[in-house]
Amino acid sequence: MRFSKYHALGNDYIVINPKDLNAGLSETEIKTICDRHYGVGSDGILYGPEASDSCDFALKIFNPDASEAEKSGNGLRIFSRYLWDQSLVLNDEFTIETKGGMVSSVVGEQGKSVSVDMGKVRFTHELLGEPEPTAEVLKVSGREFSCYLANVGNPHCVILLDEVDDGIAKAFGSQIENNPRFANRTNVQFVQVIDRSSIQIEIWERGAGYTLASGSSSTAAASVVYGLGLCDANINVHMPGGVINIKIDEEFFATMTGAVCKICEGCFSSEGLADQNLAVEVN
Ligand SMILES: N[C@@H](CCC[C@H](N)C(=O)O)C(=O)O
Repeated sequence: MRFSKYHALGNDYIVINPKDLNAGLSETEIKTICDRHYGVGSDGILYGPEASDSCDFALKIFNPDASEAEKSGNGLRIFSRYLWDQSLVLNDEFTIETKGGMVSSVVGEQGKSVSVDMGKVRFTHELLGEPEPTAEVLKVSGREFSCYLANVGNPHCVILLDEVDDGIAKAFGSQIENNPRFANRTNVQFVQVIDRSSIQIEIWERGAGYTLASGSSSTAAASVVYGLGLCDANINVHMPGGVINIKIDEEFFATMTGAVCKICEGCFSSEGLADQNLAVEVN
């Protein structure tokens, strides 16, 4: 089975084209491929292109725990670059159907930069309601966080703090992701406002854990600080892996632009794709 690996600011994805497979990917295969010791290692799998009735292409997005994500900003930018590398698109705008809605995408700078119109950001986890960010309190391990929910197609919990670092995301990310408040779990962002056009974020991704960057997280965090009047409509989101630019209009439609890099192409062996979780019996 062939694969291509890319990263977008250190958020790495493996692209698998359904035409290179006889059947879909099993849960075990997804977990093994994404595992950094037993597989190639990645923050997720982009399974496409598939046919779409409404868009030019359709894409499925899998997290390393084999759950399916509705949307991924960096995943969509990487998939767009893959389509461009395969000469399936040129430099004009094209559309991609995801479980979390349709996006449109443009590849620029000889593939090195990709912009995606992420659609409308809503300020709940459901797709209806809340025209602006609304604070709610979340209690986790004796600590109270004031958080803002956002939906970019996938769910986000945005927490504003005076300072952020990887420690806070690693300490509280998993507990917030799995908090019973969130029926479908959540992605989590810890956000520090730097000035009116820049924020710093640390990310804990649903189904993936701590990541160096995330496009939908950048979109959610930027939309919340814009909605609260803390930043203007053009925001550079700084993450440990690099910077993504988010532009937001008055109705909270967001456009994301940033770098994409191809790492390698390869072929999985059937031995490597088999269940690696072997129980060894010692008598
Ligand atoms: N890395 C992504 C987000 C991937 C999906 C996420 N883990 C989820 O389950 O919603 C991005 O760049 O947006």
